[in-house]
Amino acid sequence: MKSVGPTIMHPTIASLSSNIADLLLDVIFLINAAGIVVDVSTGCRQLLGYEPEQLKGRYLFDFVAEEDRTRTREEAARVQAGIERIGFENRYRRQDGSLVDIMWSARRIDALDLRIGVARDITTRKQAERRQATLYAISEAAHQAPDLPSLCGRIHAVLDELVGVAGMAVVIEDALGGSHAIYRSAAEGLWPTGSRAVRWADTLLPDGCMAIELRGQAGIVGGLLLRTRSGRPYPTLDRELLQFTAGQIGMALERKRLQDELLRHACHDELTGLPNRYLFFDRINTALSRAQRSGARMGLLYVDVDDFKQVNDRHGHAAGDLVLREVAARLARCARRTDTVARLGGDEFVLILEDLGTPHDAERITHQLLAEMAAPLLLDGAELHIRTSIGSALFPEHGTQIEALLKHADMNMYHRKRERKSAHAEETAERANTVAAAG
Ligand SMILES: Nc1nc2c(ncn2[C@@H]2O[C@H](COP(=O)(O)OP(=O)(O)OP(=O)(O)O)[C@@H](O)[C@H]2O)c(=O)[nH]1
Repeated sequence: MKSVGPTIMHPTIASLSSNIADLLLDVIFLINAAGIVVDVSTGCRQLLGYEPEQLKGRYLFDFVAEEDRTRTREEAARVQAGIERIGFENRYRRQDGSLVDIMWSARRIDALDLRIGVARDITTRKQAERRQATLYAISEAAHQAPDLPSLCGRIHAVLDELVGVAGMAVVIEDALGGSHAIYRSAAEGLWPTGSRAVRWADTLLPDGCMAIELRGQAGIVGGLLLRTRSGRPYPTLDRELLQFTAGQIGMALERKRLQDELLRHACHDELTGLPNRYLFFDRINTALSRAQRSGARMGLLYVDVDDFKQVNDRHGHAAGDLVLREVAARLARCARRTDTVARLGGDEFVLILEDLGTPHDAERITHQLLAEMAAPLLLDGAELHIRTSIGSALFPEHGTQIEALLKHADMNMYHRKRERKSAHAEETAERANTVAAAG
């Protein structure tokens, strides 16, 4: 057979491999058994920000993100042992300090005792996945956190996982234009105690810190102040990610703040700020269960202002309110941090005293309270003397259930009040007799 024309020599892919390697969006690495880069295609400029010459002769592990190093070493050992792998994902630190997400296909070339790895930049996809996961984690946290500070703690953990947050402060603005930190963790230099300056600008912060304004539906909620783990500023992608999540954080904080306020109103007495009847029963339930479990002694004091009606009648309701607030403050001052002081209603207060050492402790505290109450109160420049009657009950001596303890303390208070009043009446009558006799 005759030939139709000159024979054309088609190139093979192998013969063009160096051209192809440099055109690929993926980057090809040749790594020896010790983990040193033997060669790399020019796409490494785009991927890691380094020239091939800067990478050759270096340990590739040195560029792996700290948190991913252990599993990357394990993966490399598997490939070195001859197990081919497609789809291993890890992160590398670029020359500018930012992180790049990479997906690898890798195998060992036995004849050369080298590993060949093809690296694909999957940062965009991973970033979208992270956004999604972060939004989910924040909404989970908002759902589960019992109050505002614990929500902030959970948000700190989520952001730390996302971009590395060593220190964090959350500052909330109030209606009067002031602001205060509701959360601070390793936050030295981020937010000075008592600061009122509300300017969410990085320029006010030390190096390697970031300020983000938090917005809710009603406008600015406050600010988030972060300190990086690396000590360097956050790279652009991380800053974008944080700005993106700030919207959801602002909304979550706004909602939780509202919930906290509603709960506080529902559980506290508006006049004195003390726990109300509802919260008192909740607390005594818990305290009683604790005492039953541990066998500790618990005391209950029932406090009632004597002739309080007369204060209202003689000095007006506002003066009566002032007296109730003062009684509440004095009771709270005498109580330990672990005790509960509550207002049951009107001029009736109760104290739950946990972990009493001896049965006499309740009486000792009663005398302290009576002494505190005996100090005159200034009302429109004049001294007003208020008297209180206090009854007590002990767990387990006077009852093991709430109703029995309350009843005992109430009866005890009532007897003491009656005794005091009749002693006072006798005293007054005696004085009147003495005056009459002298006349
Ligand atoms: N100012 C003020 N008065 C209140 C408040 N709640 C209840 N009171 C009044 O508190 C008074 C309670 O009086 P009582 O406890 O019945 O009687 P008392 O005068 O203290 O007499 P004794 O308890 O027997 O010593 C009533 O006059 C109520 O109207 C309040 O929030 N503010």
